[in-house]
Amino acid sequence: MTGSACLSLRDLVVDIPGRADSSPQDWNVFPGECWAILGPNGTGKTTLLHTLAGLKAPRAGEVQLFGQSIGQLPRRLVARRLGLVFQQRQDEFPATVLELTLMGRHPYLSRWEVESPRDVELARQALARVGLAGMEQRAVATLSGGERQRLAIATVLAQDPAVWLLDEPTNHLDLHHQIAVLDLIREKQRQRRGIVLTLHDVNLAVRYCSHLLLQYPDGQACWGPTAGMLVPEALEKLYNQPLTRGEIDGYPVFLPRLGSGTNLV
Ligand SMILES: Nc1ncnc2c1ncn2[C@@H]1O[C@H](COP(=O)(O)OP(=O)(O)OP(=O)(O)O)[C@@H](O)[C@H]1O
Repeated sequence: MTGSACLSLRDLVVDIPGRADSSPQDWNVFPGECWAILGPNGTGKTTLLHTLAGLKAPRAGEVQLFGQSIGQLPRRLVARRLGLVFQQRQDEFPATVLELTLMGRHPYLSRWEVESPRDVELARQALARVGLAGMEQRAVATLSGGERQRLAIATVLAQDPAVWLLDEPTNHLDLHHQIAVLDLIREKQRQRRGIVLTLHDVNLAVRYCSHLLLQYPDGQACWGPTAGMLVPEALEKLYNQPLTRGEIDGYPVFLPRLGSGTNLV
């Protein structure tokens, strides 16, 4: 890989309350790459994303945004370069869909500046891109779960950062909208954005992501280009689930092996 990394982990140890230190992570996201963090519930995928965003301090090591420690960068600069789609949203305050999308433009405004017609145009374009055109004046609180998820993505589209961090971006979405959102993420890859996301669907990760990080419950992790990470035994160990491997459209496909047990522990 040539050029500079947009996001780097330098011997990063994520701080998960009550857990022993996990193994340090040291990897780079280059422009045009999409990394999927895969792992079972509770292994720390969201916590890792929050740490990458500079919202949670690591136990050790550091996160760098374009070669600079994220903790030392002004938050406004971070807000221009880093876009977040997270699960827990602070969007319960009364706002319209357009007003919330316009928040994606706020890192570019000075303290007392109001949004320009160009900002409004960008917000409207972003809403149209995720299929929310015509809903600009709706109160956010009236949206369905899937509409709210697409609104969060529209806000980052309007922001147009170099690095995107997305926690389960397909959550709440029907199959058509899952693919539409992942196609949009692929489009952003082609535009040389760097992307890190969490996904529970390994088969979608295989199709859409250039790199995979397998986060194991014991704190160990391994990572690399997707093709090299698709070792069935490694995925079975990751999910504690026997798998069957097939191939569709030239892509490997992993499905749970039937009759392999379904207890909840
Ligand atoms: N504030 C907190 N206090 C105590 N434990 C916490 C706190 N925040 C997270 N945890 C725990 O840290 C662990 C990692 O949580 P995290 O949300 O990062 O997991 P995850 O891999 O994203 O899970 P999921 O796939 O279920 O979304 C979980 O066991 C969670 O209960």
